Amino acid sequence: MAVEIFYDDDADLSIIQGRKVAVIGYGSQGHAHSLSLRDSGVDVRIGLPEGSKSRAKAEEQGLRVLTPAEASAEADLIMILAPDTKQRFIYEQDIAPNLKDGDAIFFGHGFNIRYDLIKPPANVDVAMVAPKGPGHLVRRQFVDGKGVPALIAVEQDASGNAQALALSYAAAIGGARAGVIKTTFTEETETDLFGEQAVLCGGASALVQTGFEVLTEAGYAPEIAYFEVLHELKLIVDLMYEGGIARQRYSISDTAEYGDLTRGPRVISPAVKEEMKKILGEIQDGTFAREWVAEDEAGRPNFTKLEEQGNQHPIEATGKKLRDLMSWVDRPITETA
Ligand SMILES: NC(=O)C1=CN([C@@H]2O[C@H](COP(=O)(O)OP(=O)(O)OC[C@H]3O[C@@H](n4cnc5c(N)ncnc54)[C@H](OP(=O)(O)O)[C@@H]3O)[C@@H](O)[C@H]2O)C=CC1
Ligand SMILES: CC[C@](O)(C(C)=O)C(=O)O
Ligand SMILES: [Mg+2]
Ligand SMILES: [Mg+2]
Repeated sequence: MAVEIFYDDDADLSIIQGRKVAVIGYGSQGHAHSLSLRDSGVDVRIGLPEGSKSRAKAEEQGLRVLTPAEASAEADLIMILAPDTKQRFIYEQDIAPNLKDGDAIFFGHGFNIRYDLIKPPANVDVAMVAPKGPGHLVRRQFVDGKGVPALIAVEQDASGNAQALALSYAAAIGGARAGVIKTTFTEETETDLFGEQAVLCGGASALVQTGFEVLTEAGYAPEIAYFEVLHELKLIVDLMYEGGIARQRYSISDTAEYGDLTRGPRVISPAVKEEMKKILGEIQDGTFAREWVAEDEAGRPNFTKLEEQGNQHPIEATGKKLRDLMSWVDRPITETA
């Protein structure tokens, strides 16, 4: 089925400019949405618990910070940008008691609606604006006059105007400069989880670490291995981003292209594709969501152990040393762009 893609000309910015928006959370996505909404002329306040370490960052940017309950009570559109595993508690304690007829609840990812962790009442709009990129780059691209593509979805259209509202919000954070695609909560959640697990984060990180291990275990210098499998990956992916895999293949040598064509399918073998299908199945049938919610409830023992193991991987020390010598590479992530 053909998708619908919207651009700035299709969006009416005045719709979101006429709303009182509360952004709950001020992390990667929260800071990007809040600052760009404000820069687009939207009345925005931030909801964070007393004692949250994000409070100072938001206040430094001149944003008004209230508790999540106060922000929800004041606003008529509440965008929930707290961690997925915490959202149901924030919803129950702070948002639900403050919902009024005609309010809108927005999400940056469909996890809690798709897996029935949050069940909003019938008298509010329920919609999603999900940028297809990390929050710090969502903000950086907005500041640079560009935008990160975004998905919008409407789960519940109490007002009859929820799609136009979501599109207006997406335009205010720069999404409609690049393209806004209409989807469903289910499609966004399942594709987003699959992408981050199998390709963008899980797949890419494991590919890089394994390539580094194979080279260094064979006696090659870690610095050469780092440049080969991590640093240069960005340059290769930049070509894909600009012109697809065909552009990348045009720019590399024919020796590289022959290796790409004949060896790539041996690395990403049919067994890897089968494993990807299994991962997708666990997302679709809710296995992954149940596992992640239980892991969080248990205090994240496995998450913490694996994160630490990743931080200790030898590629990290090698990379730090080399990036420190390239001033333009380790661009600090700031709270503004
Ligand atoms: N990271 C990304 O780029 C993307 C994220 N998303 C989605 O956006 C949402 C937010 O993710 P992300 O930006 O990564 O989150 P982060 O972990 O970066 O930030 C979470 C924010 O929520 C705050 N927070 C924690 N607990 C509460 C609470 N009880 N009440 C209010 N605020 C709270 C945190 O404050 P404190 O400093 O106190 O911990 C922090 O400011 C998720 O749904 C995610 O799936 C979607 C697309 C991309
Ligand atoms: C790729 C990871 C992501 O889905 C994102 C930045 O889009 C996330 O959840 O952070
Ligand atoms: Mg994503
Ligand atoms: Mg995600």
